[in-house]
Amino acid sequence: MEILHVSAECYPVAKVGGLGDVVGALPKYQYEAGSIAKVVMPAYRTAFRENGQHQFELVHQGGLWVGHDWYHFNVWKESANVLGFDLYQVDIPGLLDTAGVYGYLNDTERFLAFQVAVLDWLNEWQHQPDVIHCHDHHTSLIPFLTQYGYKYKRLKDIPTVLTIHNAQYQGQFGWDKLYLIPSFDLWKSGMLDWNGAINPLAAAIKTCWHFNTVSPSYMEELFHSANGLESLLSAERGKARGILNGIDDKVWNPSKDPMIAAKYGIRDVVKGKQANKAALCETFELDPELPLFVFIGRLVGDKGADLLPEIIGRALAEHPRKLNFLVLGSGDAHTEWMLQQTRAYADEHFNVYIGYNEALSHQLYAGADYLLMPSRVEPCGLNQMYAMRYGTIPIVRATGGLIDTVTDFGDEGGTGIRFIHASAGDVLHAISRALELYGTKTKFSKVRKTAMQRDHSWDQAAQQYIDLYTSLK
Ligand SMILES: Nc1ncnc2c1ncn2[C@@H]1O[C@H](COP(=O)(O)OP(=O)(O)O[C@H]2O[C@H](CO)[C@@H](O)[C@H](O)[C@H]2O)[C@@H](O)[C@H]1O
Repeated sequence: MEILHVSAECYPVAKVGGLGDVVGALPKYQYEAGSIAKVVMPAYRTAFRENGQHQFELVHQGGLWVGHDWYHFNVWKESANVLGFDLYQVDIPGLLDTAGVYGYLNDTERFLAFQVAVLDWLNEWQHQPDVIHCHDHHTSLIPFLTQYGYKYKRLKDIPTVLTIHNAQYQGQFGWDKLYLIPSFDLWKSGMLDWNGAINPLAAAIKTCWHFNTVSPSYMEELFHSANGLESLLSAERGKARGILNGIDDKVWNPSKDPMIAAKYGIRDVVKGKQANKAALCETFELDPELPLFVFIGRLVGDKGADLLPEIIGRALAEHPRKLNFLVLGSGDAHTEWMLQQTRAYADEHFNVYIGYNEALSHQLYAGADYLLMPSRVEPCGLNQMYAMRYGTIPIVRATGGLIDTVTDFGDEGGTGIRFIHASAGDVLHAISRALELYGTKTKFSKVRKTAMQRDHSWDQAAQQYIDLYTSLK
């Protein structure tokens, strides 16, 4: 079976969040399971492309219109298969040759052009893939265009699958930009529309052959709360399912991780984590004798990051000299500023690193005792699974994929701490429970070891995707 994944991110080529992790791992496991998995993504100017360590061969050249502007494009293939699957990159000078992934004023044009280039290239393949697997709204016009685009009739019979990594982001733009989309059967314009705008995510939900979310609980949640798409999702539920993400245990493995200060496994977890905590606390001027609580992620409302300054301030007041906090993330400017202000008065017990730092995230998973996830929305969440693998106990709000992956230590076999509301009060209560647990060494050690033993590998999910593709044939 040949699968073409189309995505805006793919680790380690370009990663902003969990989408990159998934698209960097799933194809690798599909390849290992005997399928031909390919990824096509934009050729941003990230280190992977620019550091001179990878060879690329030109496989296709073309040109496309974005409105009234003509762009030349190239499709490059990474020659050595270093990622464990075939990687293709679409280079469109003037649009996709950016240092970053998102956040440009012309993101609508950039990702539209990317999708058109992918389809033009695919249109010329002599054979066809068995499935086109689109990820999130940046690639969501593909199912519509293969169905109704005049130019892409040849691709009409290829099954399209959409994975919704986060339905909060839908990529809407106004009908005044209709002229950017390649010609299609105008009777089908309604397929693009949601609430008076062109909504790529909604268009894909309507026109793809099948879609899935990244956890079963999030799928259920979306029928009631999907940033405006609830009724559409309910109407289309017949072609929906939830498939829980896995984690790439080749990248996320504390006994082999080159990015952490001391490697360890379940047998020497106490010693290993102590060494990692000591290194981290030295760098961030924290007390290594105290339990360390960390947060890693985008500093946005969906992740509950705006609650952190209050949580940290109140926890340090309620439990003086009893705990440390360390935050790694970037995002909302006000939250960044508030965290820096909090640092000013709690400098011995709290530190913050504003920015994106892949190696540091590994060091936090390895050196922390607890990981905080007060998410308002969490379609799957990978952090809690990485944390468990590294023996860090997750403290999570019971929502979306966090429900499917973390059970409370109060229940038999529990691996974490769960709370109900995304409020500072609930998190503070969870922190008090965490401190109590930390004080009972045998119980703490049991929960930690149970968490480390949880199997979150991709094998099962990779098979579920293959079953899904097969059912579409
Ligand atoms: N400042 C920083 N420095 C270094 N690393 C950082 C970082 N900020 C975040 N990361 C890393 O980015 C990833 C974030 O994963 P999440 O699952 O939280 O993803 P996100 O919400 O982006 O993705 C969406 O897609 C994923 C995948 O399907 C879903 O799990 C999730 O619920 C959904 O919202 C983790 O690998 C984390 O370590």
